[in-house]
Amino acid sequence: MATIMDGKALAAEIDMRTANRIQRLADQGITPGLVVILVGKDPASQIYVRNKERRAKKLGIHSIVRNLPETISEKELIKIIQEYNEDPTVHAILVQLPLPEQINEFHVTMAISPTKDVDGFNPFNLGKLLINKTDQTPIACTPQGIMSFFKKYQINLDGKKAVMVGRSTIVGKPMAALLTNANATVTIAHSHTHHLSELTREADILIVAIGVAHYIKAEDVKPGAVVIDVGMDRDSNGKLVGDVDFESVEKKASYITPVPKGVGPMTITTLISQTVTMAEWSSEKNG
Ligand SMILES: Nc1nc2c(c(=O)[nH]1)N[C@@H](CN(C=O)c1ccc(C(=O)N[C@@H](CCC(=O)O)C(=O)O)cc1)CN2
Ligand SMILES: [Mg+2]
Repeated sequence: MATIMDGKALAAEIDMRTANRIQRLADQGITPGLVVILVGKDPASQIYVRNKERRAKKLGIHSIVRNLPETISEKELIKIIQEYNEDPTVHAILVQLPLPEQINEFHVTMAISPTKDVDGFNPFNLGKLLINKTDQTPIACTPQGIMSFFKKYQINLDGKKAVMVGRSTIVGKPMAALLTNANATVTIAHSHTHHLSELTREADILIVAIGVAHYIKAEDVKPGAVVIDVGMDRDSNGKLVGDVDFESVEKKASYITPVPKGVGPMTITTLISQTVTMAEWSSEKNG
């Protein structure tokens, strides 16, 4: 049976360290500031944003949630982002995804100042990650949270075969870059990949973010593999499940993340800790 990598417990551990760092900043008169912008009323996004706000406030971060109407134009949204870019009390800006159709996600990520881009989705920060120049570079929170699992459970990536199923900007692409920078041999697979299970069966490290409930079964997994499930799907009973068939894969893998309480809580913890890191960078620059 695999060791279950407990995202809730690891998140709590990291939050404690983050609280100490916030205290140290408070001693210098600095409060980290985070703005989360939510456009529209997508129910799942509302829950994630509420959870981010709750965790940020609990730890003593100055947290602003900006709720904007579904019908807002791209131009208006970008103007609001630019105001926060100029606001010295704000260290981190996040625009919750997905966005309504009239708004181009690329234009929005370009509008966030790279120094305040806590999601790491701005092409400047993504580019730095790609060339492994990550000094003072915010990195996408879900992939970075996954790297924290590898560190906590002492999973060595050097020379390992890693397969990333999914090529999104939020998860797949930055995750592949992080794995490459850690000297893993990385394959990115996606919806056009032929014979996917031939690839996944070779993987020492298998990360799955395709958004199909229970897509990866035991027969798709190498014995002893480390399996990370980024999926957040609903099964036929409406229950939250992952992209991995946990029950069967747990018997074959060496490590596995559950859904819920796996990758999800780590995304928010990483967001909070990266907000604090960005406030630290800003204080180094100004002091
Ligand atoms: N701007 C961004 N938008 C989105 C991101 C992101 O990183 N930046 N990621 C996802 C959503 N997301 C954070 O925004 C997120 C999703 C899920 C969780 C989480 O804790 N999930 C829980 C289960 C929650 C439930 O019951 O529904 C878990 O896995 O235990 C946190 C963050 C898309 N948008
Ligand atoms: Mg999870």
